[in-house]
Amino acid sequence: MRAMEDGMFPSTPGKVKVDRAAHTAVQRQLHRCFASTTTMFLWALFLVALTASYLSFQPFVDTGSRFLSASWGGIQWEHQVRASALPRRPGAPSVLVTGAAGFVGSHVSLALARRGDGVLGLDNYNSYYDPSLKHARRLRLAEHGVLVVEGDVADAGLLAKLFDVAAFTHVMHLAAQAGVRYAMENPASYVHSNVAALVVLLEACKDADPQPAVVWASSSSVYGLNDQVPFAESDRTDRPASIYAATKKAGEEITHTYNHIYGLSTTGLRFFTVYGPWGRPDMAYFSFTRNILQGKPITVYRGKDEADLARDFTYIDDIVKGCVAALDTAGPSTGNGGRKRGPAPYRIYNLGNTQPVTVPGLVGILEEHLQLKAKRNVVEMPGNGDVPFTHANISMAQRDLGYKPSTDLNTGLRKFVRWYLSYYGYQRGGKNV
Ligand SMILES: O=C(O)[C@H]1O[C@H](OP(=O)(O)OP(=O)(O)OC[C@H]2O[C@@H](n3ccc(=O)[nH]c3=O)[C@H](O)[C@@H]2O)[C@H](O)[C@@H](O)[C@@H]1O
Repeated sequence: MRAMEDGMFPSTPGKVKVDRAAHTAVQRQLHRCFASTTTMFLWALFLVALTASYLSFQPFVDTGSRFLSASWGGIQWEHQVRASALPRRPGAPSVLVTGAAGFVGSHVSLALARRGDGVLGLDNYNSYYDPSLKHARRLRLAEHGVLVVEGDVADAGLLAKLFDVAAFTHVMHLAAQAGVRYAMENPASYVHSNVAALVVLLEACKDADPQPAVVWASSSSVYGLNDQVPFAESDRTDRPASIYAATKKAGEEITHTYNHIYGLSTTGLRFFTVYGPWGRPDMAYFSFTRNILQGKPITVYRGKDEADLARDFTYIDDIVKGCVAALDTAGPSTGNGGRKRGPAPYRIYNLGNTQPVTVPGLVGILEEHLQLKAKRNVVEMPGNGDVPFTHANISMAQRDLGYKPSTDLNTGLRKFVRWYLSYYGYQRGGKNV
Protein backbone atom coordinates (compact mmCIF):
# COMPACT_ATOMS: atom_id res chain seq x y z
CA MET A 1 0.00 0.00 0.00
CA ARG A 2 2.80 2.34 0.99
CA ALA A 3 4.71 1.71 -2.31
CA MET A 4 1.61 2.47 -4.35
CA GLU A 5 1.02 5.73 -2.52
CA ASP A 6 4.67 6.64 -3.06
CA GLY A 7 4.25 6.23 -6.79
CA MET A 8 1.11 8.33 -6.95
CA PHE A 9 1.93 11.34 -4.81
CA PRO A 10 5.00 13.56 -4.45
CA SER A 11 6.91 12.73 -1.28
CA THR A 12 6.72 16.39 -0.20
CA PRO A 13 3.38 17.89 -1.18
CA GLY A 14 3.73 21.18 -3.13
CA LYS A 15 7.35 20.53 -4.16
CA VAL A 16 7.14 18.93 -7.62
CA LYS A 17 10.30 19.08 -9.73
CA VAL A 18 9.70 19.81 -13.43
CA ASP A 19 12.11 18.34 -15.96
CA ARG A 20 12.39 21.30 -18.42
CA ALA A 21 14.05 19.40 -21.29
CA ALA A 22 11.40 16.66 -21.24
CA HIS A 23 8.63 19.27 -21.06
CA THR A 24 9.86 21.09 -24.21
CA ALA A 25 10.15 17.80 -26.12
CA VAL A 26 6.54 16.93 -25.31
CA GLN A 27 5.34 20.37 -26.46
CA ARG A 28 7.16 19.92 -29.77
CA GLN A 29 5.57 16.50 -30.24
CA LEU A 30 2.05 17.89 -29.59
CA HIS A 31 2.58 20.73 -32.02
CA ARG A 32 3.70 18.31 -34.75
CA CYS A 33 0.70 16.14 -34.05
CA PHE A 34 -1.96 18.86 -34.43
CA ALA A 35 -0.17 20.58 -37.33
CA SER A 36 -1.72 18.26 -39.90
CA THR A 37 -5.42 18.89 -40.71
CA THR A 38 -6.04 15.20 -41.35
CA THR A 39 -4.95 14.39 -37.83
CA MET A 40 -7.18 17.16 -36.47
CA PHE A 41 -10.14 15.74 -38.37
CA LEU A 42 -9.47 12.31 -36.89
CA TRP A 43 -9.32 13.79 -33.39
CA ALA A 44 -12.65 15.55 -33.95
CA LEU A 45 -14.19 12.30 -35.14
CA PHE A 46 -12.89 10.53 -32.06
CA LEU A 47 -14.43 13.17 -29.76
CA VAL A 48 -17.82 12.92 -31.48
CA ALA A 49 -17.78 9.13 -31.06
CA LEU A 50 -16.84 9.51 -27.39
CA THR A 51 -19.72 11.94 -26.76
CA ALA A 52 -22.22 9.68 -28.54
CA SER A 53 -21.23 6.65 -26.51
CA TYR A 54 -21.49 8.71 -23.28
CA LEU A 55 -25.03 9.82 -24.17
CA SER A 56 -26.16 6.28 -24.92
CA PHE A 57 -25.07 5.32 -21.39
CA GLN A 58 -27.01 8.20 -19.79
CA PRO A 59 -29.72 6.02 -18.17
CA PHE A 60 -26.98 4.28 -16.18
CA VAL A 61 -24.79 7.27 -15.49
CA ASP A 62 -27.28 9.86 -14.32
CA THR A 63 -29.38 7.62 -12.07
CA GLY A 64 -26.54 6.51 -9.88
CA SER A 65 -24.17 3.63 -9.45
CA ARG A 66 -26.80 1.29 -7.97
CA PHE A 67 -28.14 0.66 -11.47
CA LEU A 68 -24.81 -0.44 -12.90
CA SER A 69 -25.43 -3.93 -11.57
CA ALA A 70 -29.12 -4.02 -12.55
CA SER A 71 -30.27 -5.77 -15.70
CA TRP A 72 -32.52 -2.93 -16.84
CA GLY A 73 -32.22 0.41 -18.57
CA GLY A 74 -31.31 1.66 -22.02
CA ILE A 75 -33.27 2.62 -25.12
CA GLN A 76 -33.85 -0.96 -26.28
CA TRP A 77 -35.12 -1.95 -22.82
CA GLU A 78 -37.51 1.02 -22.70
CA HIS A 79 -38.87 0.03 -26.09
CA GLN A 80 -39.58 -3.52 -24.82
CA VAL A 81 -41.24 -2.21 -21.65
CA ARG A 82 -43.49 0.13 -23.65
CA ALA A 83 -44.46 -2.63 -26.10
CA SER A 84 -45.36 -5.08 -23.32
CA ALA A 85 -47.42 -2.48 -21.40
CA LEU A 86 -49.34 -1.39 -24.49
CA PRO A 87 -52.97 -2.71 -24.59
CA ARG A 88 -53.85 -4.80 -27.66
CA ARG A 89 -57.48 -3.69 -27.79
CA PRO A 90 -58.93 -0.18 -27.56
CA GLY A 91 -59.79 0.98 -24.05
CA ALA A 92 -58.13 -2.00 -22.35
CA PRO A 93 -56.10 -1.42 -19.18
CA SER A 94 -52.33 -1.25 -19.02
CA VAL A 95 -51.30 -3.24 -15.97
CA LEU A 96 -48.04 -3.43 -14.02
CA VAL A 97 -48.04 -6.89 -12.40
CA THR A 98 -45.53 -7.29 -9.58
CA GLY A 99 -44.51 -10.84 -8.70
CA ALA A 100 -45.34 -11.79 -12.30
CA ALA A 101 -42.98 -14.78 -12.24
CA GLY A 102 -44.71 -16.03 -9.09
CA PHE A 103 -47.57 -18.51 -8.84
CA VAL A 104 -50.60 -16.20 -8.76
CA GLY A 105 -48.77 -13.42 -10.64
CA SER A 106 -47.97 -15.54 -13.68
CA HIS A 107 -51.54 -16.87 -13.95
CA VAL A 108 -53.07 -13.40 -13.62
CA SER A 109 -50.60 -11.91 -16.14
CA LEU A 110 -51.50 -14.59 -18.65
CA ALA A 111 -55.25 -14.06 -18.20
CA LEU A 112 -54.87 -10.31 -18.69
CA ALA A 113 -52.62 -10.68 -21.75
CA ARG A 114 -55.00 -13.22 -23.31
CA ARG A 115 -57.86 -10.75 -23.28
CA GLY A 116 -55.70 -7.96 -24.76
CA ASP A 117 -54.65 -5.92 -21.73
CA GLY A 118 -51.19 -4.39 -21.74
CA VAL A 119 -49.14 -6.29 -19.16
CA LEU A 120 -45.69 -5.55 -17.83
CA GLY A 121 -44.31 -7.92 -15.21
CA LEU A 122 -41.81 -7.21 -12.45
CA ASP A 123 -40.13 -9.88 -10.35
CA ASN A 124 -36.91 -10.22 -8.36
CA TYR A 125 -36.64 -14.01 -8.97
CA ASN A 126 -35.47 -14.54 -5.38
CA SER A 127 -34.46 -17.98 -4.19
CA TYR A 128 -37.12 -18.51 -1.51
CA TYR A 129 -37.99 -21.48 -3.72
CA ASP A 130 -36.44 -22.91 -6.88
CA PRO A 131 -35.94 -19.90 -9.22
CA SER A 132 -35.90 -22.22 -12.26
CA LEU A 133 -39.67 -22.61 -11.82
CA LYS A 134 -39.99 -18.81 -11.88
CA HIS A 135 -37.93 -18.65 -15.07
CA ALA A 136 -40.10 -21.33 -16.66
CA ARG A 137 -43.16 -19.19 -15.84
CA ARG A 138 -41.36 -16.18 -17.34
CA LEU A 139 -40.79 -18.07 -20.61
CA ARG A 140 -44.47 -19.02 -20.69
CA LEU A 141 -45.39 -15.35 -20.36
CA ALA A 142 -42.86 -14.33 -23.03
CA GLU A 143 -44.70 -16.62 -25.46
CA HIS A 144 -47.72 -14.37 -24.92
CA GLY A 145 -45.78 -11.14 -25.40
CA VAL A 146 -45.42 -10.35 -21.69
CA LEU A 147 -42.05 -9.05 -20.54
CA VAL A 148 -41.07 -9.65 -16.91
CA VAL A 149 -38.48 -7.10 -15.82
CA GLU A 150 -35.99 -8.40 -13.28
CA GLY A 151 -35.93 -6.04 -10.30
CA ASP A 152 -37.13 -5.45 -6.77
CA VAL A 153 -40.32 -3.55 -5.97
CA ALA A 154 -38.36 -1.76 -3.24
CA ASP A 155 -36.14 -0.15 -5.93
CA ALA A 156 -37.67 3.33 -6.13
CA GLY A 157 -35.48 4.30 -9.10
CA LEU A 158 -36.68 1.35 -11.14
CA LEU A 159 -40.34 2.06 -10.32
CA ALA A 160 -39.95 5.74 -11.23
CA LYS A 161 -38.44 4.67 -14.54
CA LEU A 162 -41.24 2.18 -15.28
CA PHE A 163 -43.93 4.79 -14.57
CA ASP A 164 -41.99 7.24 -16.72
CA VAL A 165 -41.84 4.86 -19.67
CA ALA A 166 -45.37 3.38 -19.50
CA ALA A 167 -48.75 4.90 -18.53
CA PHE A 168 -50.15 2.16 -16.28
CA THR A 169 -53.85 2.42 -15.55
CA HIS A 170 -53.64 -0.36 -12.92
CA VAL A 171 -51.13 -2.04 -10.66
CA MET A 172 -51.70 -5.68 -9.71
CA HIS A 173 -49.35 -6.04 -6.75
CA LEU A 174 -48.76 -9.75 -6.15
CA ALA A 175 -45.08 -9.68 -5.21
CA ALA A 176 -44.60 -10.69 -1.58
CA GLN A 177 -42.61 -12.79 0.81
CA ALA A 178 -45.06 -15.66 1.17
CA GLY A 179 -45.21 -18.60 3.57
CA VAL A 180 -46.43 -18.63 7.13
CA ARG A 181 -43.78 -20.76 8.85
CA TYR A 182 -40.67 -19.34 7.10
CA ALA A 183 -41.42 -16.04 8.86
CA MET A 184 -39.86 -17.45 12.04
CA GLU A 185 -36.60 -18.12 10.18
CA ASN A 186 -36.34 -14.86 8.25
CA PRO A 187 -38.66 -12.17 9.60
CA ALA A 188 -36.65 -9.38 7.93
CA SER A 189 -37.52 -10.63 4.44
CA TYR A 190 -41.24 -10.17 5.29
CA VAL A 191 -40.70 -6.62 6.46
CA HIS A 192 -38.67 -5.89 3.31
CA SER A 193 -41.11 -7.32 0.76
CA ASN A 194 -44.49 -6.92 2.44
CA VAL A 195 -44.01 -3.58 4.17
CA ALA A 196 -41.03 -1.58 2.84
CA ALA A 197 -41.53 -2.52 -0.82
CA LEU A 198 -45.28 -1.86 -0.55
CA VAL A 199 -44.58 1.68 0.65
CA VAL A 200 -42.12 2.27 -2.21
CA LEU A 201 -44.73 1.03 -4.68
CA LEU A 202 -47.51 3.19 -3.24
CA GLU A 203 -45.21 6.22 -3.32
CA ALA A 204 -44.62 5.61 -7.04
CA CYS A 205 -48.38 5.17 -7.62
CA LYS A 206 -49.28 8.34 -5.74
CA ASP A 207 -46.64 10.31 -7.72
CA ALA A 208 -47.81 8.95 -11.10
CA ASP A 209 -50.01 11.15 -13.25
CA PRO A 210 -52.60 9.81 -13.74
CA GLN A 211 -52.51 7.64 -10.65
CA PRO A 212 -53.24 3.94 -11.29
CA ALA A 213 -55.79 1.91 -9.32
CA VAL A 214 -54.06 -0.66 -7.11
CA VAL A 215 -55.21 -4.26 -6.53
CA TRP A 216 -52.99 -6.28 -4.21
CA ALA A 217 -52.65 -9.59 -2.38
CA SER A 218 -53.53 -9.63 1.28
CA SER A 219 -54.08 -12.98 3.00
CA SER A 220 -56.56 -15.10 4.91
CA SER A 221 -53.90 -15.25 7.61
CA VAL A 222 -54.92 -11.75 8.80
CA TYR A 223 -57.83 -13.44 10.62
CA GLY A 224 -55.24 -14.99 12.95
CA LEU A 225 -56.88 -16.19 16.13
CA ASN A 226 -60.37 -15.22 14.96
CA ASP A 227 -62.72 -18.13 15.74
CA GLN A 228 -65.91 -16.79 14.24
CA VAL A 229 -66.73 -19.02 11.27
CA PRO A 230 -66.85 -18.43 8.36
CA PHE A 231 -64.40 -15.49 8.35
CA ALA A 232 -66.08 -12.28 7.20
CA GLU A 233 -64.32 -9.05 6.21
CA SER A 234 -65.93 -7.31 9.19
CA ASP A 235 -64.38 -9.78 11.70
CA ARG A 236 -61.48 -8.86 13.98
CA THR A 237 -58.05 -8.93 12.32
CA ASP A 238 -55.98 -7.53 15.17
CA ARG A 239 -54.67 -10.85 16.49
CA PRO A 240 -52.20 -12.17 13.88
CA ALA A 241 -50.54 -15.51 14.67
CA SER A 242 -47.41 -14.98 12.54
CA ILE A 243 -45.08 -12.24 11.34
CA TYR A 244 -46.32 -13.04 7.82
CA ALA A 245 -49.90 -12.29 8.88
CA ALA A 246 -48.79 -9.18 10.75
CA THR A 247 -47.06 -7.79 7.62
CA LYS A 248 -50.16 -8.47 5.49
CA LYS A 249 -52.32 -6.76 8.09
CA ALA A 250 -49.85 -3.84 8.04
CA GLY A 251 -50.35 -3.72 4.26
CA GLU A 252 -54.09 -3.27 4.75
CA GLU A 253 -53.45 -0.31 7.08
CA ILE A 254 -50.77 1.19 4.83
CA THR A 255 -52.99 1.06 1.73
CA HIS A 256 -55.72 2.70 3.78
CA THR A 257 -53.38 5.59 4.56
CA TYR A 258 -52.51 6.12 0.88
CA ASN A 259 -56.17 5.95 0.01
CA HIS A 260 -57.02 8.49 2.68
CA ILE A 261 -54.24 11.00 2.05
CA TYR A 262 -53.57 10.72 -1.67
CA GLY A 263 -56.81 9.38 -3.11
CA LEU A 264 -55.35 6.07 -4.33
CA SER A 265 -57.95 3.48 -5.28
CA THR A 266 -56.94 0.27 -3.46
CA THR A 267 -58.40 -3.24 -3.34
CA GLY A 268 -56.89 -5.84 -1.01
CA LEU A 269 -57.70 -9.48 -1.72
CA ARG A 270 -57.51 -11.97 1.14
CA PHE A 271 -56.47 -15.17 -0.62
CA PHE A 272 -57.31 -18.49 1.08
CA THR A 273 -54.55 -21.15 0.57
CA VAL A 274 -54.31 -20.96 -3.22
CA TYR A 275 -53.20 -24.13 -5.05
CA GLY A 276 -52.92 -25.46 -8.59
CA PRO A 277 -50.63 -26.03 -11.59
CA TRP A 278 -47.41 -23.95 -11.63
CA GLY A 279 -47.86 -23.61 -7.85
CA ARG A 280 -45.46 -22.88 -5.00
CA PRO A 281 -43.13 -25.74 -3.96
CA ASP A 282 -43.09 -24.54 -0.33
CA MET A 283 -46.81 -25.24 0.14
CA ALA A 284 -48.10 -28.46 1.72
CA TYR A 285 -49.99 -29.86 -1.32
CA PHE A 286 -46.86 -29.39 -3.48
CA SER A 287 -44.24 -30.76 -1.07
CA PHE A 288 -46.55 -33.66 -0.10
CA THR A 289 -46.83 -34.60 -3.79
CA ARG A 290 -43.04 -34.49 -4.22
CA ASN A 291 -42.42 -36.62 -1.11
CA ILE A 292 -45.14 -39.18 -1.90
CA LEU A 293 -43.68 -39.67 -5.39
CA GLN A 294 -40.17 -40.05 -3.96
CA GLY A 295 -41.32 -42.49 -1.27
CA LYS A 296 -40.34 -40.04 1.47
CA PRO A 297 -42.42 -39.42 4.63
CA ILE A 298 -44.64 -36.35 4.99
CA THR A 299 -45.29 -34.47 8.22
CA VAL A 300 -48.96 -33.93 8.94
CA TYR A 301 -49.64 -31.39 11.67
CA ARG A 302 -52.49 -31.92 14.11
CA GLY A 303 -54.12 -29.35 16.39
CA LYS A 304 -55.03 -29.40 20.08
CA ASP A 305 -56.91 -32.48 21.33
CA GLU A 306 -55.86 -34.32 18.17
CA ALA A 307 -58.13 -32.15 16.03
CA ASP A 308 -57.29 -32.12 12.33
CA LEU A 309 -56.19 -28.82 10.80
CA ALA A 310 -58.35 -27.57 7.94
CA ARG A 311 -57.95 -25.08 5.10
CA ASP A 312 -60.34 -23.44 2.67
CA PHE A 313 -58.12 -24.51 -0.28
CA THR A 314 -58.91 -22.32 -3.32
CA TYR A 315 -58.12 -23.25 -6.91
CA ILE A 316 -55.95 -20.88 -8.92
CA ASP A 317 -58.44 -20.36 -11.79
CA ASP A 318 -61.05 -19.12 -9.31
CA ILE A 319 -58.51 -16.75 -7.75
CA VAL A 320 -57.57 -15.42 -11.20
CA LYS A 321 -61.21 -14.66 -11.95
CA GLY A 322 -61.47 -12.81 -8.63
CA CYS A 323 -58.31 -10.78 -9.37
CA VAL A 324 -59.46 -9.81 -12.85
CA ALA A 325 -62.92 -8.85 -11.57
CA ALA A 326 -61.32 -6.75 -8.82
CA LEU A 327 -59.28 -4.95 -11.47
CA ASP A 328 -62.29 -4.38 -13.71
CA THR A 329 -64.44 -3.00 -10.90
CA ALA A 330 -61.76 -0.86 -9.22
CA GLY A 331 -62.89 2.74 -9.29
CA PRO A 332 -60.34 5.35 -10.33
CA SER A 333 -57.78 7.01 -8.08
CA THR A 334 -58.58 10.64 -7.52
CA GLY A 335 -55.30 12.34 -6.66
CA ASN A 336 -52.66 14.15 -8.63
CA GLY A 337 -49.56 16.14 -7.85
CA GLY A 338 -49.41 14.33 -4.51
CA ARG A 339 -52.85 15.61 -3.43
CA LYS A 340 -56.24 13.94 -3.11
CA ARG A 341 -58.99 15.55 -5.22
CA GLY A 342 -61.87 13.50 -3.83
CA PRO A 343 -62.72 10.18 -2.15
CA ALA A 344 -61.43 7.01 -3.84
CA PRO A 345 -62.49 3.39 -3.22
CA TYR A 346 -60.82 1.41 -0.44
CA ARG A 347 -61.90 -2.23 -0.68
CA ILE A 348 -61.04 -5.55 1.02
CA TYR A 349 -62.45 -8.90 -0.13
CA ASN A 350 -62.14 -12.54 0.87
CA LEU A 351 -61.34 -14.84 -2.05
CA GLY A 352 -61.85 -18.35 -0.71
CA ASN A 353 -63.64 -21.53 -1.73
CA THR A 354 -66.07 -21.81 1.23
CA GLN A 355 -65.47 -25.57 1.58
CA PRO A 356 -62.68 -26.27 4.09
CA VAL A 357 -60.95 -29.66 3.86
CA THR A 358 -58.75 -31.20 6.57
CA VAL A 359 -55.04 -31.80 5.94
CA PRO A 360 -55.51 -35.62 6.17
CA GLY A 361 -58.35 -35.13 3.65
CA LEU A 362 -55.93 -33.34 1.31
CA VAL A 363 -53.41 -36.19 1.65
CA GLY A 364 -56.12 -38.77 0.89
CA ILE A 365 -57.04 -37.01 -2.38
CA LEU A 366 -53.37 -36.79 -3.41
CA GLU A 367 -52.91 -40.52 -2.70
CA GLU A 368 -55.84 -41.25 -4.97
CA HIS A 369 -54.55 -39.13 -7.86
CA LEU A 370 -50.98 -40.33 -7.50
CA GLN A 371 -52.05 -43.95 -6.96
CA LEU A 372 -49.50 -44.16 -4.17
CA LYS A 373 -49.71 -44.41 -0.37
CA ALA A 374 -48.19 -41.59 1.70
CA LYS A 375 -45.91 -42.33 4.64
CA ARG A 376 -47.62 -40.07 7.18
CA ASN A 377 -45.77 -38.77 10.17
CA VAL A 378 -48.47 -37.15 12.32
CA VAL A 379 -47.17 -34.59 14.84
CA GLU A 380 -48.70 -31.94 17.04
CA MET A 381 -48.74 -28.52 15.36
CA PRO A 382 -45.66 -26.65 16.57
CA GLY A 383 -46.12 -23.04 17.69
CA ASN A 384 -44.91 -21.71 14.35
CA GLY A 385 -47.58 -19.25 13.27
CA ASP A 386 -50.07 -21.77 11.91
CA VAL A 387 -53.77 -21.38 12.59
CA PRO A 388 -56.06 -24.41 13.12
CA PHE A 389 -58.52 -23.67 10.30
CA THR A 390 -59.64 -21.15 7.70
CA HIS A 391 -63.06 -20.74 6.13
CA ALA A 392 -64.11 -17.83 3.93
CA ASN A 393 -67.37 -15.96 3.81
CA ILE A 394 -67.37 -14.69 0.23
CA SER A 395 -70.71 -12.85 0.08
CA MET A 396 -69.07 -9.44 -0.41
CA ALA A 397 -66.90 -10.66 -3.31
CA GLN A 398 -69.94 -12.41 -4.75
CA ARG A 399 -71.96 -9.20 -4.61
CA ASP A 400 -69.33 -6.73 -5.88
CA LEU A 401 -67.07 -8.87 -8.08
CA GLY A 402 -69.45 -11.59 -9.25
CA TYR A 403 -66.94 -13.99 -7.67
CA LYS A 404 -68.15 -17.58 -7.70
CA PRO A 405 -65.55 -20.33 -7.14
CA SER A 406 -66.36 -23.44 -9.12
CA THR A 407 -63.51 -25.91 -8.58
CA ASP A 408 -63.60 -28.35 -5.67
CA LEU A 409 -60.39 -29.69 -4.12
CA ASN A 410 -60.67 -33.09 -5.79
CA THR A 411 -60.96 -31.59 -9.29
CA GLY A 412 -58.28 -28.96 -8.62
CA LEU A 413 -55.77 -31.47 -7.26
CA ARG A 414 -56.37 -33.77 -10.24
CA LYS A 415 -55.33 -30.90 -12.50
CA PHE A 416 -52.36 -30.08 -10.27
CA VAL A 417 -51.10 -33.68 -10.23
CA ARG A 418 -51.42 -33.91 -14.02
CA TRP A 419 -49.33 -30.74 -14.37
CA TYR A 420 -46.78 -31.89 -11.75
CA LEU A 421 -46.18 -35.26 -13.42
CA SER A 422 -45.72 -33.67 -16.81
CA TYR A 423 -43.58 -30.71 -15.64
CA TYR A 424 -41.18 -32.91 -13.64
CA GLY A 425 -41.10 -35.67 -16.26
CA TYR A 426 -42.94 -38.44 -14.45
CA GLN A 427 -44.94 -41.20 -16.04
CA ARG A 428 -47.50 -43.33 -14.21
CA GLY A 429 -45.59 -46.10 -12.43
CA GLY A 430 -42.25 -44.32 -12.17
CA LYS A 431 -40.13 -41.35 -13.11
CA ASN A 432 -39.34 -41.04 -16.75
CA VAL A 433 -36.12 -39.05 -16.56
O1 LIG B 1 -54.28 -18.46 3.01
C1 LIG B 1 -53.26 -17.81 3.13
O2 LIG B 1 -53.32 -16.62 3.31
C2 LIG B 1 -51.91 -18.46 3.12
O3 LIG B 1 -52.04 -19.78 2.58
C3 LIG B 1 -50.88 -20.56 2.63
O4 LIG B 1 -50.55 -20.82 3.98
P1 LIG B 1 -51.10 -22.18 4.59
O5 LIG B 1 -52.59 -22.20 4.64
O6 LIG B 1 -50.37 -22.37 5.87
O7 LIG B 1 -50.67 -23.26 3.48
P2 LIG B 1 -49.68 -24.49 3.52
O8 LIG B 1 -48.32 -24.07 3.94
O9 LIG B 1 -49.79 -25.20 2.25
O10 LIG B 1 -50.28 -25.39 4.70
C4 LIG B 1 -51.56 -25.97 4.56
C5 LIG B 1 -51.87 -26.82 5.76
O11 LIG B 1 -50.98 -27.92 5.80
C6 LIG B 1 -50.35 -28.00 7.07
N1 LIG B 1 -48.98 -28.51 6.88
C7 LIG B 1 -48.05 -27.81 6.24
C8 LIG B 1 -46.79 -28.28 6.03
C9 LIG B 1 -46.47 -29.55 6.51
O12 LIG B 1 -45.32 -30.05 6.36
N2 LIG B 1 -47.42 -30.25 7.16
C10 LIG B 1 -48.68 -29.77 7.35
O13 LIG B 1 -49.53 -30.47 7.94
C11 LIG B 1 -50.38 -26.60 7.64
O14 LIG B 1 -50.34 -26.65 9.03
C12 LIG B 1 -51.72 -26.10 7.09
O15 LIG B 1 -52.74 -26.47 7.94
C13 LIG B 1 -49.72 -19.84 1.96
O16 LIG B 1 -48.52 -20.55 2.13
C14 LIG B 1 -49.57 -18.42 2.44
O17 LIG B 1 -48.56 -17.78 1.69
C15 LIG B 1 -50.91 -17.75 2.26
O18 LIG B 1 -50.91 -16.44 2.53
